[in-house]
Amino acid sequence: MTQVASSASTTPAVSALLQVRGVSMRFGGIQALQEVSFEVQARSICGIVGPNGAGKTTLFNCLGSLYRPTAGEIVFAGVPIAKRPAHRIAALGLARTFQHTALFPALDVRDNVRVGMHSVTRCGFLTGALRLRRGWVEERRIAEATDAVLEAMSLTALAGRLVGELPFGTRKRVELARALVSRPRMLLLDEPAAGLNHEEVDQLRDTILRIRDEWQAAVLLVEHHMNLVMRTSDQVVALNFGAKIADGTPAEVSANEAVISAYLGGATP
Ligand SMILES: Nc1ncnc2c1ncn2[C@@H]1O[C@H](COP(=O)(O)OP(=O)(O)OP(=O)(O)O)[C@@H](O)[C@H]1O
Repeated sequence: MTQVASSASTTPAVSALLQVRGVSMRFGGIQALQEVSFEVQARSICGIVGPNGAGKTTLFNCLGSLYRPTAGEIVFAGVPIAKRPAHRIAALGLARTFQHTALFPALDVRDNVRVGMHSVTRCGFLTGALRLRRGWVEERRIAEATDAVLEAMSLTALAGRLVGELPFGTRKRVELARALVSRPRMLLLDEPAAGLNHEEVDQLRDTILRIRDEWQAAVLLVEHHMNLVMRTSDQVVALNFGAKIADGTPAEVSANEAVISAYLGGATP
């Protein structure tokens, strides 16, 4: 199995942003994940790949706190998160998108993006309603953050448009903007290329690279679009039958015999 190179012995050890340690998940008689371990560094892009049924979505849902692993631990920014509710994980700086967009079609683009600030805002309803100074300052902070992310995602001109009227590819961009507006330290993307055309996939690649380089966030993407994963990721983790079979650079993982065999259908559990 190919491993990501470890840092030189003279370099002080810096904990990875995300540490997945021996995570297993069982559904009745099905072992969907078997002791999966890997790490993702801050400001890096990690792709999770594997054939159908490999356990990618199950892993994603464990990271996003939709599932509680039957064994193992997930540590984000030094904090064990496997047993935390989703909103407390978002507050730590771990944001996610959904395979099928979960936007509000009857709200405009700006309001959909503003919703993404709820995990990091400090003012309650009363502060806003009474127009207290703290509420006003907070409102301005939200407006500035929203404007910045709309600009970065080339959505400023569409800010007032109802989301339900927009084409699918643009709605996906709105969803990314909503996940980014709170400036997360890591963004989990569930099949972001699903349903996009060739040109939109290229735009998505640029956006993911900018999320790392300009927004200084790590990205973990579960994706069937192998070309996108291999051209975008710093690190690729491959799963098959719920177990990790490779972990390394895109070049290392695409040359890995277990990975080639899994995609050709020759691997056994
Ligand atoms: N809620 C569930 N209940 C029972 N079995 C499940 C459940 N979710 C996933 N599984 C099983 O766990 C295994 C892993 O499925 P998972 O959806 O995580 O794989 P995947 O790699 O995302 O597949 P795909 O690429 O087809 O989406 C499969 O055998 C699947 O049938």
